[in-house]
Amino acid sequence: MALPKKKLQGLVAATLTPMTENGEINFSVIGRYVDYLVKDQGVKNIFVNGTTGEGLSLSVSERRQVAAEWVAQGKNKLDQVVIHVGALSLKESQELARHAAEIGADGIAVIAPFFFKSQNKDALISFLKEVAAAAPALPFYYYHIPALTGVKIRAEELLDGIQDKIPTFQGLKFTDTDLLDFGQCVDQNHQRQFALLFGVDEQLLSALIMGASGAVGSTYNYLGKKTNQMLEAFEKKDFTTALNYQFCIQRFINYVIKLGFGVSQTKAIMTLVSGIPMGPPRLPLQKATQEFTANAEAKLKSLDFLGPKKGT
Ligand SMILES: CC(=O)N[C@H](C=O)[C@@H](O)[C@H](O)[C@H](O)CO
Ligand SMILES: CC(=O)C(=O)O
Repeated sequence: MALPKKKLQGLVAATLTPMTENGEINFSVIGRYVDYLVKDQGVKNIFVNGTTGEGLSLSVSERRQVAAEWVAQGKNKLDQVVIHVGALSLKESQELARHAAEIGADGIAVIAPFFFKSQNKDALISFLKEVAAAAPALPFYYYHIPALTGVKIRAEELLDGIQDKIPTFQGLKFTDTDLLDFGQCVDQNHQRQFALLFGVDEQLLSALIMGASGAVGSTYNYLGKKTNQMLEAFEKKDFTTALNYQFCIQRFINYVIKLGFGVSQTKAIMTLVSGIPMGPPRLPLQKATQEFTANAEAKLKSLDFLGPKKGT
């Protein structure tokens, strides 16, 4: 059985994987990155090797090294480090799950395999169960991201009875705009035993109203502080203030989405805001253009999102 660790809640930053200009992983800045998240953004949980971390573009050996470095650097600083261990190969996914347990991670998450796709809930659960079983002491999260995996099995359907099959199941990371599906996950979770983490940053307030227990996202790397202010206003039931924060965050995200927004652009923005070099993404992604970065910077300034810059 998974240890009944403190439930994962609040903001979880989906970390970027810093790279050097020639495409190798830049382990040397991860310590600084941890400090930046904790001190400048007030974010104490991370989700490593997911979409934002280009986990599926890294080799298994790189994924192990990246995970180990985040756990080591986050020791006594971060609350929880969740490692995404999803892969197309069950064997690789199990190897990564075992490794996450060995290094002392706080949880593992898995996406649905997206080349050969599970045709129904039972098939998908069979796969997830085998991965979870490789790390029987670690909380297990299902990472629902249908737009990228193409696996459209509804989360509320998957959740129904899942703990009978996967005893370590602890929750979901829900990256979809279907608030009916998300709401029905919350509705099923009466005893609040699962962490239901929302993954569409620009719509987080709506998910909080529905009962989200926290959020995992790429923008919490650099908008963590702003988003935490929204969470505080929500906690105090000051919905007008919370909505103002959400609109402000939306203005930025809406602007960059129109320019073309993804992991490459997130790397450029994070480099700009934190002063920590994130480097280029790995192919097939391509580096953000200078024009994008200049426009994003102007927008951040006009929204007053650029705090005092750290020395590089
Ligand atoms: C598809 C994707 O990467 N989604 C991220 C997390 O799941 C989000 O954090 C988005 O990057 C964010 O909501 C901006 O659209
Ligand atoms: C956003 C997110 O959770 C991920 O990068 O996987």
